Amino acid sequence: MSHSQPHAAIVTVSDRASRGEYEDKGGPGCEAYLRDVVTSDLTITRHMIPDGRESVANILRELVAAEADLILITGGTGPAPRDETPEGCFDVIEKELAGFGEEMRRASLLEVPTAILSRQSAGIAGKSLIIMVPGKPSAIATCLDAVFAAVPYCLDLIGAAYFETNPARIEAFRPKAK
Ligand SMILES: Nc1ncnc2c1ncn2[C@@H]1O[C@H](COP(=O)(O)OP(=O)(O)OP(=O)(O)O)[C@@H](O)[C@H]1O
Ligand SMILES: Nc1nc2c(c(=O)[nH]1)N[C@H]1C(S)=C(S)[C@@H](COP(=O)(O)O)O[C@H]1N2
Repeated sequence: MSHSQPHAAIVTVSDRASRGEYEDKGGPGCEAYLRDVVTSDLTITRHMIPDGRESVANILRELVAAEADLILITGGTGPAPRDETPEGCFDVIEKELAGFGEEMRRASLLEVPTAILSRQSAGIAGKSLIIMVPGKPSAIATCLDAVFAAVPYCLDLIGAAYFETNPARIEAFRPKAK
């Protein structure tokens, strides 16, 4: 993927949605969020996988190799036996950005006390920024609004594509002018 063409990949992790037992609302929710907030000409690819450490690590390796700039992965962050999204992510992540998880949980705790059950975090692999969000579709905007101002500069720092945002939604903060 060329750096002139920003690429975001969205991964839904759900046993039941991947079996077609319910309609995936997480993938479309993440896509709608990015269309609303990011004003750059963004290519978005969507992916659906069952829960599991291996399934998560495998798709992330593919997306990192394809130089997806931003990877949003939704679902499987909780404490249940099949929730292994963080384990799969950390098989691929080279540098954790723990502050993302802290801020996303803090924002979610204002809505639901069970937000503390999410082990969501974020990190860098190659030239990709990976952000985990809980599977509940309503968590997407809550979590991403809490961290997105820092996303474009993070992408600058890792050599990914230049992301611009709609300042009426999220004002990207870049400490140094590019
Ligand atoms: N991708 C999704 N699309 C729509 N709703 C979802 C999605 N992921 C989760 N949910 C909703 O949030 C609830 C809690 O999510 P959770 O990840 O705990 O699901 P789960 O019980 O582990 O099952 P599964 O992994 O098969 O989706 C689900 O029961 C479902 O109502
Ligand atoms: N904003 C928000 N965060 C949330 C929730 C929610 O409904 N809204 N659900 C919580 C619950 S009940 C769980 S178990 C964890 C993990 O969800 P996941 O396994 O679907 O990722 O996210 C938590 N974070």
